[in-house]
Amino acid sequence: MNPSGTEQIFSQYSTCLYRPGSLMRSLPWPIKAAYSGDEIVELLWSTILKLERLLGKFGQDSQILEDSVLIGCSEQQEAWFALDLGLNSSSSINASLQKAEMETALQGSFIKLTKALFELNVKDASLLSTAQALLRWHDTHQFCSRSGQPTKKNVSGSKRVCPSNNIIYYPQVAPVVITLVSDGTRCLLVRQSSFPKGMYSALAGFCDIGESLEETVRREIAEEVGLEVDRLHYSASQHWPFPNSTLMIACHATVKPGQTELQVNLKELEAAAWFSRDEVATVLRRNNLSNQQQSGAVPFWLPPKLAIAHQLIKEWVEKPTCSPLPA
Ligand SMILES: NC(=O)C1=CN([C@@H]2O[C@H](COP(=O)(O)OP(=O)(O)OC[C@H]3O[C@@H](n4cnc5c(N)ncnc54)[C@H](OP(=O)(O)O)[C@@H]3O)[C@@H](O)[C@H]2O)C=CC1
Ligand SMILES: [Mg+2]
Repeated sequence: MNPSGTEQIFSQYSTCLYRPGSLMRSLPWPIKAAYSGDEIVELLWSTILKLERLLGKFGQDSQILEDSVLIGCSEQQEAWFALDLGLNSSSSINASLQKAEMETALQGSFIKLTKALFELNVKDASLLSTAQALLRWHDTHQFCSRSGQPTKKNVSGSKRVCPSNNIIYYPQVAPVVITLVSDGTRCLLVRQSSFPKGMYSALAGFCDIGESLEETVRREIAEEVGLEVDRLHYSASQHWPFPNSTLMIACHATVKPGQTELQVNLKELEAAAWFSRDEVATVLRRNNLSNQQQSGAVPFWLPPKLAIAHQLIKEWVEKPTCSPLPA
């Protein structure tokens, strides 16, 4: 704990968020965040000068600041940048930045990006999500796929250009639909083997080339649980940085009450089941309690508040009578 009684935490991906200029504060991250007693987490920003000093202390050339990407700006129009310090990559030129020593220097500790993301407020989580997706895209698009030559990042990081043929590469986003299926009184929750233990969520799937969102919803639901969609309507969307940059498009869908028998595709899902509104409402309420997983009292749990799946499920519990449009 630091003198103000606040424990500082960082994500394991060791990105720094900062903004240039005399008034800037910078944020070592994925993240340096403050974790207070009442479980509110906020990002801490420090200046680029502090960041340069820190890099110097760890034997790094401040030249790596040029790898920074623009992720947004404040209401006062101060630019915010993110930088990957390369703490996790053994092949990285920055690998000599030692995590433990960095934690000591920053008076904090690194935590997983997924954990940090769910503990931040919506605005900060969005910055973090943008930083992760953009930095990862740059890391994996270092070469031109036509000429094989190294590509060059522009100053803001909004694109990369091949100097030999001027081909421009822009960051990519894959569209994914996430759908909460209901039969009118119950909703369908599923789990993949990769989910954290005990967690159930809505059904998700990548859009195939040539498909509309409506077609993806119908195909994914048919493929994964063998149901035919009767009606669907759009709810909301969210950028999601894992495993790569995706745009999650959230929908509600209904199936006809008489056609609810599940044929679970066990290659894609570990389990799928119908749950009553009361059951889901109870789990949603307990989801917000601390240590609910350890209590053993909850049969399953739902994605955290910030996940769009959570919003979809909450919406269904709170607005049971919404009337979807024909698909
Ligand atoms: N924010 C949230 O609340 C939630 C987010 N999600 C996210 O939704 C995404 C999609 O869900 P998921 O059920 O896995 O999707 P799918 O049901 O489409 O299954 C994943 C499979 O789709 C294939 N695929 C097609 N296009 C792509 C692509 N662009 N990138 C990667 N794989 C592709 C791959 O198959 P193959 O291996 O055969 O090539 C992959 O294994 C996941 O990334 C997950 O992180 C999921 C649930 C909740
Ligand atoms: Mg899926």
